[in-house]
Amino acid sequence: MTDRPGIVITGGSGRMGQMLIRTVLESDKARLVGVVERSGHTWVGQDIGVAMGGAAIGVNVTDDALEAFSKAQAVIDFTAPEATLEFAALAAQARAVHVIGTTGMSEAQIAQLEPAARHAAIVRAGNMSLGVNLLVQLTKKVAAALDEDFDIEVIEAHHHHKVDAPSGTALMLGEAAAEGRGVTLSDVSDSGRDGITGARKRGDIGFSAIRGGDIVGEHDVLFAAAGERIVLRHMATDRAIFARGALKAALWGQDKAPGQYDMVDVLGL
Ligand SMILES: NC(=O)C1=CN([C@@H]2O[C@H](COP(=O)(O)OP(=O)(O)OC[C@H]3O[C@@H](n4cnc5c(N)ncnc54)[C@H](O)[C@@H]3O)[C@@H](O)[C@H]2O)C=CC1
Ligand SMILES: O=C(O)C1=N[C@H](C(=O)O)C[C@H](O)C1
Repeated sequence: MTDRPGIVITGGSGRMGQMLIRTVLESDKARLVGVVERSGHTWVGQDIGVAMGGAAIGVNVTDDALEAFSKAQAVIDFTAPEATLEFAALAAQARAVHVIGTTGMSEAQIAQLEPAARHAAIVRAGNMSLGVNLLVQLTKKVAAALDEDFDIEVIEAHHHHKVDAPSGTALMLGEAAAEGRGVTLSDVSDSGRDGITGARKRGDIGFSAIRGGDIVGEHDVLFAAAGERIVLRHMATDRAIFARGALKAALWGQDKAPGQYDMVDVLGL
């Protein structure tokens, strides 16, 4: 029993937070030892089982992240960029593996994770599902095989609550396409087209975002040339795929040296 790693979930009331809590509670490989929410949230102080509409399970939601992390071997964090930076420092202090699913982090914010990664393992990915991480590998291969006669477009669709665009997954796919082509994404990225944009520039990698209803997450990588098109597609219909990947990352990270890792490392792709 006690050799199962203890896991803390941050953002416990969120869409992913609740899915992660269920996933850890159902697992025979990990124990839920804490749930963190932001100060002032109505769930703070409540038993997480009760807050989620069920029976008490003996874990109270707290806003004291360091106290919660000090009892854990891993922290699974799907919250918001500023919160994730704070949690990275605290997880490092507690020497707990920090699994980061949070998207929308700027390059500067990502760079700020480095000091924490000197003290503990960080696994970060814009998408923790097996399917998307396979799609990333396929995108890299297809982009490497085709020349710039094929225009590359990444099209993503998500629920109407999502606050960042392009999605973290779209950026992973764009990076993979750029790597396959041997270019730097920031040099060729074209997102947020509106108005008289001019004709598409050869070699650009375009991004389009759709937001609506309860779409969990859909991603197409389109390779469009004269007379033919290739579309690589992933459709998520259940957030459990992200939670399962995150728990796998937390367990995988237990014997890893401090440093930054991603799901390609975890899944061995
Ligand atoms: N990498 C992946 O596989 C996936 C990543 N995501 C990302 O995860 C993040 C969360 O997504 P959702 O669950 O849909 O959002 P959400 O808005 O439902 O949940 C976010 C939660 O974080 C909490 N939070 C914010 N600041 C906090 C703080 N300082 N301390 C403690 N809790 C705090 C909020 O109160 C909320 O409960 C987003 O960045 C999203 O893009 C979502 C799904 C999959
Ligand atoms: O916010 C979401 O919901 C999702 N976010 C991730 C992203 O930004 O790609 C992963 C998934 O698509 C769901």
